[in-house]
Amino acid sequence: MLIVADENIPLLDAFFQGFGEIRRVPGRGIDRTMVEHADVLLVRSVSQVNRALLEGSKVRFVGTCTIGTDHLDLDYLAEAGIRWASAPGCNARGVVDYVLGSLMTLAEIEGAQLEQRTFGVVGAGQVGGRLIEVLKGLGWTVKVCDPPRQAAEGGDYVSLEQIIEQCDVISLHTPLTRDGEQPTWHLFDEARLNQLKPGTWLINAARGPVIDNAALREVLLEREDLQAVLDVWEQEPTVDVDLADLCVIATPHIAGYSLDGRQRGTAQIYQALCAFLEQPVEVSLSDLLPRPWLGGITLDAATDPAWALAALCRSVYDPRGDDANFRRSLVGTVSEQRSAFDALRKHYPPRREIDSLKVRIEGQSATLQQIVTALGCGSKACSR
Ligand SMILES: NC(=O)c1ccc[n+]([C@@H]2O[C@H](COP(=O)([O-])OP(=O)(O)OC[C@H]3O[C@@H](n4cnc5c(N)ncnc54)[C@H](O)[C@@H]3O)[C@@H](O)[C@H]2O)c1
Ligand SMILES: O=C(O)[C@H](O)[C@H](O)COP(=O)(O)O
Repeated sequence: MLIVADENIPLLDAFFQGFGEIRRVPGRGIDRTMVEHADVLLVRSVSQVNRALLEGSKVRFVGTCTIGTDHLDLDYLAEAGIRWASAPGCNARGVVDYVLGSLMTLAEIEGAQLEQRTFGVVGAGQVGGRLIEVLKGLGWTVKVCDPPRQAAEGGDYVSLEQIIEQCDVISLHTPLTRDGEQPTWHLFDEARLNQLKPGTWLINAARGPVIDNAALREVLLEREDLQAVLDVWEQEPTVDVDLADLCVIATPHIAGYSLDGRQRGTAQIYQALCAFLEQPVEVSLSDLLPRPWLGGITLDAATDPAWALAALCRSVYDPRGDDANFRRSLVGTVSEQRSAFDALRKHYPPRREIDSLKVRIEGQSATLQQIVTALGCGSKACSR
């Protein structure tokens, strides 16, 4: 069996060498000649998987080691009888850590009290759902907009208009969709961006085109009260440098790049391939993932809770490093900037998730305990 795989998929050998030959290719530059003899194609979000790539090939299974599936032409795959799998939720915790780290940074820059703000989460799936749990666990006010979920299950949801009217912080966690009843392409267009409350913080770690980037640039130019955090960009890996300059935090699509999340994505696709081939699952991520190395933090019960919250979130992920590296990369020609975008991602340093951080509280503090529980610190069992 020939497996053609994006060279940036971690643990390829560990999970897939038992199936046959693995041929590594650059994900963004993948073309027909690279996949025509493959039985299995393993990708990440930078490869467009469609008729143009696969027609005439031997590929029978496509696995994307990512949450997002907007780079797969699912209609074509169904028509061609090619099975596919994604990795739902694999790096959701990493994105939540990114949002929390960004909130701590914004609060410091703006001198804001987070508990006094109203949070709006748009899209309450794997990422949004976990974020909502954390924010509510901290005792903060959260409003949730998810029309597909609301239609399917009912529940306590609000409209996008209510989110825009009522929320001080809006975090986007929808898939990128162009069709259907609730398409998310340019969900935040010029009109909606102009309706944002004064002082709104807008965070996008979903997909770039969920916000009309050109419109956001113009709105940010006119409204200094707004703060934008962008991890994803409409024309990735090309970035609108003027827009990045106007963002308070700008990063190169690394919100979900926790070590755990990336390796979990590979593991989930390995399991899906085993199921497709009706083979037993023999390799386990818990045998491969390194022991959590964040260690432990001891908090005194008298520690200021706001300080403790910021310290815990930042000890796991502080976006200012990625922001600084990204801004340094936005120089030279467009082609150089595109290469730098991919290089920052390819060589991304290992980052662990907050549930591998163990926190001990010396003495009794219900507030500190609430924070530690809401963040999920220490909830991950040591693997080895
Ligand atoms: N920046 C990153 O590194 C990174 C990492 C992981 C995921 N993502 C992106 O985040 C997105 C969300 O991930 P997820 O795992 O939570 O996906 P998910 O499919 O579990 O959840 C998406 C939710 O959005 C809802 N939704 C769909 N259309 C909507 C609309 N018009 N308005 C409001 N809600 C809508 C869906 O009903 C669903 O509940 C992914 O599709 C992926 O594109 C980005
Ligand atoms: O959809 C996802 O899982 C994330 O956006 C993921 O982090 C994308 O990473 P990439 O596939 O571009 O390496």
